[in-house]
Amino acid sequence: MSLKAISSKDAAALDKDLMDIGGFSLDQLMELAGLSVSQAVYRFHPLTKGKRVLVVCGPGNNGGDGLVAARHLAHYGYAPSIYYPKQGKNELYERLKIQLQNLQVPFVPDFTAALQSTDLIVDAIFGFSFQKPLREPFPSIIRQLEETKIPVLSVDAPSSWDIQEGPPKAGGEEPGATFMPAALISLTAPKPCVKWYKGRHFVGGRFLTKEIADKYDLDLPEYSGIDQIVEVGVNADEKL
Ligand SMILES: NC(=O)C1=CN([C@@H]2O[C@H](COP(=O)(O)OP(=O)(O)OC[C@H]3O[C@@H](n4cnc5c(N)ncnc54)[C@H](OP(=O)(O)O)[C@@H]3O)[C@@H](O)[C@H]2O)[C@H](O)CC1
Ligand SMILES: [K+]
Repeated sequence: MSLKAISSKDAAALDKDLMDIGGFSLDQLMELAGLSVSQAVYRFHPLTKGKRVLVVCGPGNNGGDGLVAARHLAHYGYAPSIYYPKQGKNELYERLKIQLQNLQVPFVPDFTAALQSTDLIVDAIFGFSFQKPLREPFPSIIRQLEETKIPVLSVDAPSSWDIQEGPPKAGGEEPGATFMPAALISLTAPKPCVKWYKGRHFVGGRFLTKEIADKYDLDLPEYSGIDQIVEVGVNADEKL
């Protein structure tokens, strides 16, 4: 299945539409996005493959999706831990942190050490608002994600990839040129950088109406039953 991609500019406008005219709050959208992420983890990495999931969260809403996903994963029986080196200021993130602390989900201080004791990594560092170049403290984190043999599932986009133009150029100074997560979940619709992506690809964010999908010329994925995710092919249309 090949779905049309949405540019970073349109993805931000669509989110605004969902809140301004669609009647959604950010909490709701993030909850549904994070729920989709947790289902993609369950599909890609069932509990039998190992319970330990290190969720790496960035300072924006991509990181918020990771915090929500970690809560659902804890309820499913996984053992999530969170690495959150630059924490978002919004009170929404504070509430998500309290929810995780109440479930005894640990916030770990050392990324390199945490990589030694996990079965899966969720990359919830940056989504559609990422703007290169990478700033501290993220370059070393991205280098370690590039080098690790542990499977990575990226949320909305592989962090460090330009949303429109894909991975940084090989041989350049920017880390991330060889970062290729084993799985990707695109939220609402694939972003243009999916063109460079090779791996298992899921789409989630089951809240789009036909009206909004038409406005942004998007395909509505065919979700089955109560699923919040659909597994799709690896490439989006190259119309952008
Ligand atoms: N409709 C949906 O599907 C929904 C998707 N959601 C998720 O939200 C993200 C987009 O979230 P947003 O908060 O707009 O932005 P990001 O999380 O992508 O990133 C912003 C933060 O990252 C920092 N940043 C950006 N570039 C860099 C860089 N080069 N180096 C270091 N840090 C960077 C940025 O920092 P500033 O200092 O620039 O402010 C921000 O802190 C989307 O992708 C989905 O995952 C929502 O959950 C709602 C529904
Ligand atoms: K990401």
